[in-house]
Amino acid sequence: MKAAIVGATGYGGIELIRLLHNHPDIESMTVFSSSQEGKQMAQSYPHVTGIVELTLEDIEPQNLKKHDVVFLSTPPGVSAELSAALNGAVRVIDLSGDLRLKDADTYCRWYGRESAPDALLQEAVYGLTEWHREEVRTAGLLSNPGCYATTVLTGILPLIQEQAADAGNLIIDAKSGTTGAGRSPSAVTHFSEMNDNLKIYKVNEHKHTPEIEQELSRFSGKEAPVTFSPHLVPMTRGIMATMYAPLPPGWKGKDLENLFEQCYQNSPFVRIRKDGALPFTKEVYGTNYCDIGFTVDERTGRATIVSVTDNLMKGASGQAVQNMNLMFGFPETKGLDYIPIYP
Ligand SMILES: NC(=O)C1=CN([C@@H]2O[C@H](COP(=O)(O)OP(=O)(O)OC[C@H]3O[C@@H](n4cnc5c(N)ncnc54)[C@H](OP(=O)(O)O)[C@@H]3O)[C@@H](O)[C@H]2O)C=CC1
Ligand SMILES: CC(=O)N[C@@H](CCC(=O)OP(=O)(O)O)C(=O)O
Repeated sequence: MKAAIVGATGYGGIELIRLLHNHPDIESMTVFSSSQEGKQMAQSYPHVTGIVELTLEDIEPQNLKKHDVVFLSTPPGVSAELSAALNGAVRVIDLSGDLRLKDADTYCRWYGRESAPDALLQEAVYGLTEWHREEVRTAGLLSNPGCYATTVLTGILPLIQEQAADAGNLIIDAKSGTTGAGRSPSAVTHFSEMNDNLKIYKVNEHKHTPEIEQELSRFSGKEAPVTFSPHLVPMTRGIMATMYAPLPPGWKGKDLENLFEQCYQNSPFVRIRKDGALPFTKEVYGTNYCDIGFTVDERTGRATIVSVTDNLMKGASGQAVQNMNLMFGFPETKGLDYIPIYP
């Protein structure tokens, strides 16, 4: 299979190269850039020297269409434009937020820009793999979920689907490593601002809020306004989402464990901790796993649910390859079967 990666010089792009290089069914990759055409990938990323010999090409839709699959690891706005130019001619997996929200007005409000054409928004399949497998298999245009949204939804949807937690009454506290903000340095993420620091940002204003709410509504059948507080932590990769939810009377930790085990029994990338153990970000580092644990406070009747991912893997490129596997009829885990880097 021939794969094209647009935005190959970004963090999502270089992670796709790492994964596709090791994927048995990828016979070739072509990499595209809007600013570094003609350069070798190893000039941008010396760690791939001697392993990946790829020259960056100018972005040209006619060239992109010659591939079996095109990954768009490009900023919002760019993805919408390229998806429109490619749609129908080649299968597209978009890592940006451009096609995640079904409602164009909601996109405009949260992203502060015009949305993609409504027909594209309706056509795009939301690729939270474990919850949309059948639609993913036949998708022509796949919208890969956001990193926070993936981590939160994987951790809470079993309770929402079971109506054991109220989708209208969730509090979500999440922390992300700085690669979540992409490769371009900024005053927010550069070392002296971020080292020795813990930052809370975009409280109640983060663009993953409507994405989370859309999916909670889809699985609960009701409005689901959430309180979402994202934080930046001084680490490279990883997201931890901690969620607080009142449970039905009498529910204990074992009930959650049984529910989650059953829900994800056929989901190789979701691992459930037992007996109140909680996961850490390092336990999924460099892999496509989402690890989930919980405790129930019988005194308050509330559950604390903890979900961790690697933002560049299950939160972005890993899940994109997982979706590609389903779209092209490969086993879901193909090319993603890594043990986390530990310690
Ligand atoms: N980082 C993360 O954890 C996650 C990121 N995402 C999303 O994935 C996408 C890529 O993110 P990430 O790799 O982190 O971001 P980066 O900023 O690291 O990379 C984005 C890439 O987009 C390319 N680009 C910029 N402007 C244009 C343009 N006008 N036309 C075409 N390409 C352009 C750039 O490459 P060049 O200049 O070479 O063209 C750049 O390398 C974004 O939409 C992001 O929101 C989603 C989930 C998680
Ligand atoms: C740490 C950090 O800055 N994270 C990014 C989210 C990254 C991401 O996945 O967002 P999209 O794919 O929706 O662009 C942020 O908070 O804006």
